[in-house]
Amino acid sequence: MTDAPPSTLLADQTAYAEAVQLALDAAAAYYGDGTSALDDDAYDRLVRGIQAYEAEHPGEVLPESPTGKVAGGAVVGDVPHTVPMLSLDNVFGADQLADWAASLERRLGRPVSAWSVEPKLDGLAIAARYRGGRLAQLVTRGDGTAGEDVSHAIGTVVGLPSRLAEPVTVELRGEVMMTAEQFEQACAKRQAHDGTTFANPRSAAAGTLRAQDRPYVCELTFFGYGALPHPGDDSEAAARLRELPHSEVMAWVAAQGVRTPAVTEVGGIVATTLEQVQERVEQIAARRAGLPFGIDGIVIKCDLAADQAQAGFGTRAPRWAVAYKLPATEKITRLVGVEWNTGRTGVIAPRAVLEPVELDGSVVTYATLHNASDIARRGLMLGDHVTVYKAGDVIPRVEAPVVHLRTGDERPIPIPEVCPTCGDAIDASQERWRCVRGRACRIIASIGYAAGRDQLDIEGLAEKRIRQMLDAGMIGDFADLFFLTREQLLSLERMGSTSTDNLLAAIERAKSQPLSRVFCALGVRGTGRSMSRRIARHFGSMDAIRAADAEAIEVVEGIGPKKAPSVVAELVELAPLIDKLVAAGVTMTEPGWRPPALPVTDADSDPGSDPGSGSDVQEAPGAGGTSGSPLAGMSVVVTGSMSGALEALTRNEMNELIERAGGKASSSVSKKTSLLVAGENAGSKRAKAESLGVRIVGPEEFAGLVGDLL
Ligand SMILES: NC(=O)c1ccc[n+]([C@@H]2O[C@H](COP(=O)([O-])OP(=O)(O)OC[C@H]3O[C@@H](n4cnc5c(N)ncnc54)[C@H](O)[C@@H]3O)[C@@H](O)[C@H]2O)c1
Ligand SMILES: [Zn+2]
Repeated sequence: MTDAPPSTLLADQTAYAEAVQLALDAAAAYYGDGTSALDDDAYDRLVRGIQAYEAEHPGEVLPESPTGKVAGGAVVGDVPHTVPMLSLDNVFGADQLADWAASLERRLGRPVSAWSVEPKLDGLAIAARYRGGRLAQLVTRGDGTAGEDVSHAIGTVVGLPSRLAEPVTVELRGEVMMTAEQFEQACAKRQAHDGTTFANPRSAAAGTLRAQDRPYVCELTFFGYGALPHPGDDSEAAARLRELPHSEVMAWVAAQGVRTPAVTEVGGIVATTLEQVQERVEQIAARRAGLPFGIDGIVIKCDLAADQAQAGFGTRAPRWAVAYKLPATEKITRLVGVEWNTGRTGVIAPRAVLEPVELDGSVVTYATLHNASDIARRGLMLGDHVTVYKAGDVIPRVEAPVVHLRTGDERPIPIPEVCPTCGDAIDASQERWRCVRGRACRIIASIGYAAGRDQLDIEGLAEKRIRQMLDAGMIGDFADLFFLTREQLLSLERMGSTSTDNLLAAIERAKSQPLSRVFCALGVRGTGRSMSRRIARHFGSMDAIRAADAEAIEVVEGIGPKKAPSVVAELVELAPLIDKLVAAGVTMTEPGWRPPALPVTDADSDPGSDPGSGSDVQEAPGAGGTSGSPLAGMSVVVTGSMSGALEALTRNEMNELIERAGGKASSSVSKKTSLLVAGENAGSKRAKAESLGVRIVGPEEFAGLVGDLL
């Protein structure tokens, strides 16, 4: 995890004043009805810019500036808080967490022996006041000193029972939010009501909590994270709550029938060392994408009441707790187009084309939209600002339009009337649309894929041609291409003798493509270009691949026990096709391959894997020497546009080159990266490589390195 993220640069006093106003407006909308024009990342960048400006120009600080306040710009209510409801300070990585803990321990004069580690729920803070065990009042955080009464929401919040197990008087604090399911329901209700939806679960929760005159009711969920007796309460129960460690307070809250994160897979734990804290942080971060609700970090607190009491509070946040922020998983960007594609089973699905936006470490240009009814359900329009979600390996998806940002220029999304792949009819009887040809539809696409530049590279085989051949019954799969006769081709409409001869020559050339490309052409699920190269290099021949069982295939890096059985099963299904390719004389071996003589140790491979299995990259040791493998043992990443001798190479061809040179091609920069080839317009990968001290070369220098192999 990284250092504090970037901030908006404010050049002068005017820019500063404008930024303050923009932040105030955004926060008022954010804490109010949830209709901020900024996503959290943009807002945070703005506030950091304001902070930086103020640090340099202390004389110009505006009194209304949001910095140093609990929720600058939020609606302040008229219900005073018994104890201020503060915000949390942030850390952005293990080092900053260690610094924070060290300074806290210095303040306490002793080590902290117990840390509580909880998810940071991404909703709105709320105080739920119980009197004699009955839920009496709900109050928002407001500016931390006073909040708004939102008791009208009582009865709509799951997890906040109207009665506790014990007849106690206590204020429970926690987060009100919408689960994914509640968000779906809320969107459906609003859609039915006015044809629009909420932008995301958080803003839906904010708007819902304060809404009083909506004709429809949406459900919310509460997750508790604290319990306070009234300051004046000197009962035994109150005294006990003040003395219990935080973790035990939370157990008590749960025992009262109130929902806490304990019922989720990211429930609070107590850690005794910072290593354990960090371990839990990573666990929670890894589980984030699969959670049915949003989190934006992890909260780390002193567990012991004595530590908390001694550390006390600053004006904006407690000193005994900190938020370990996770990268934003949602951004606002624009929907510029929608593409429709037919999948291998004939399912027709739309895909959103977005104005590129950086999200959770990568630039997102496309996002899934699931199906046509999803578009209708969300009321999406072309040109809309949309919220886009992505976390971890999850495929980015469009969540919803941001309706309050509409300008009136948005247009309806064109919905296809025929299959976008084959032009035949669409079966729209179910939510998931299908081409009436079903799997057969994809034959065109899969033959096109097999003939593609990175696979068999058969030039001159346009989709229209494939369709003609299929319709004429000349081919049923791509292996049949190798048996086409000149007469057959000439019989096709608009097929002259020159193009026929060119096509036949291209097909003939395809027979000598290496195994890696032939295997890739098969289109086995989960085996794209680089995986196909790894498989080909591991086994060396199609016979060896076909003879392998799941156990033998799973050792290929990146396949693993989950994917292996389906690869084996698909290869069995493909047997007739492969036999035909063999009969046609297509190459079934990987040039230069030699059987693994010695198990090669590779820093990137799983140390636990069977040493006899030779799962590693074959580096052709011995003969051939280093001149044949100038990149032996190196993990290489390519970014930016290539130039000079490399200009014409696709990214796939660059990766092939790297691997021919004995290296391992990778798509992301990490500590394990040995070399970054950075061309023009290299962006974040270059920056990351610089910060990690990874060696960086330009395209020319790289071409020199691999010289003979080009
Ligand atoms: N998009 C916008 O326009 C906009 C405007 C204002 C603020 N914001 C966002 O809000 C953030 C600042 O907001 P903030 O001060 O409200 O809160 P915060 O997100 O910085 O953290 C404090 C809050 O975390 C919550 N929390 C969740 N789990 C908790 C737990 N286990 N223990 C204790 N507290 C827990 C509490 O509600 C607490 O008030 C900014 O980082 C920004 O991203 C966005
Ligand atoms: Zn079709």
